[in-house]
Amino acid sequence: MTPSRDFASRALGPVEQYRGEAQADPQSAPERSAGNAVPPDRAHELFGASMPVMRRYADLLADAGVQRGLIGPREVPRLWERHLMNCAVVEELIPRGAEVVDVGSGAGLPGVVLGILRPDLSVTLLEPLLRRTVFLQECVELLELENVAVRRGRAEEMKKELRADFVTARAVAPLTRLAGWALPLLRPKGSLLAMKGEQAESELEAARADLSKQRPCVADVIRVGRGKVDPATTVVRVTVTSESGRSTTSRSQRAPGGRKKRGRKR
Ligand SMILES: C[S@@+](CC[C@H](N)C(=O)[O-])C[C@H]1O[C@@H](n2cnc3c(N)ncnc32)[C@H](O)[C@@H]1O
Repeated sequence: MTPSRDFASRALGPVEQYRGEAQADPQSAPERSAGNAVPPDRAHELFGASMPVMRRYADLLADAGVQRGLIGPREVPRLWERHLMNCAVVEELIPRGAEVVDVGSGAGLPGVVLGILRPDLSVTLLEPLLRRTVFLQECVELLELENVAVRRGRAEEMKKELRADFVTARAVAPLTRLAGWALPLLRPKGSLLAMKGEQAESELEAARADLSKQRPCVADVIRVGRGKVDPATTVVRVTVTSESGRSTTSRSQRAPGGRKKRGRKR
């Protein structure tokens, strides 16, 4: 048996144990708490009707996710606040029915969380590493997420294959490199939503000039989830502004109706 097959068969156990549970009525599923971490009250408010499925995802992360080395064991006690809830509030920035590509999804953060919370979204989890895509595919099937698909590959190789209204990413790459991968995947007016830490503003300022060279865009830093998560989640949003490939003409150069003013003849 090859090492990868051996790994795959060993890895199936912890996830398989949830299969019966996932196929049962979500309302009647046992009230598990991932790694004995009790979901905070605010998790119930945030996740509402999707709480039973979110609990099962938390269990998958805490069990198979840890056993397969997809998340560290020390993350388990803070799975809810630091990971699931922190990712969930990004949904505030995504309108109904949008198509989302989660670049570097890893164990499914934030893509699986968004897919569970927002069945109206169509989410593609993009991840290059096989053992991660295996876990993600198992999550999609066990949690019966009909609006979520898994794609194995590197973002920079998907320019011709994927198009999205939003690209999400958490802990994947520095902003300039991430934008180089994500902006080509976006439709006009689409946005990259990069979850970042405390240094988001300075990272954006350092990257700003490079971003507009890649594709005409505007960028800002937004804090989402105030009152739902503490601290609020920081997102760098980079929105594509023009398809021309050149910098946008400033308003003062435009005549009413959108035509360019002709230069005055002298
Ligand atoms: C630190 S992990 C973060 C995973 C997840 N987003 C999270 O927050 O837990 C970074 C992930 O990005 C993936 N990755 C690295 N380079 C990539 C690329 N070029 N395109 C897509 N994903 C990539 C890695 O395989 C890894 O799963």
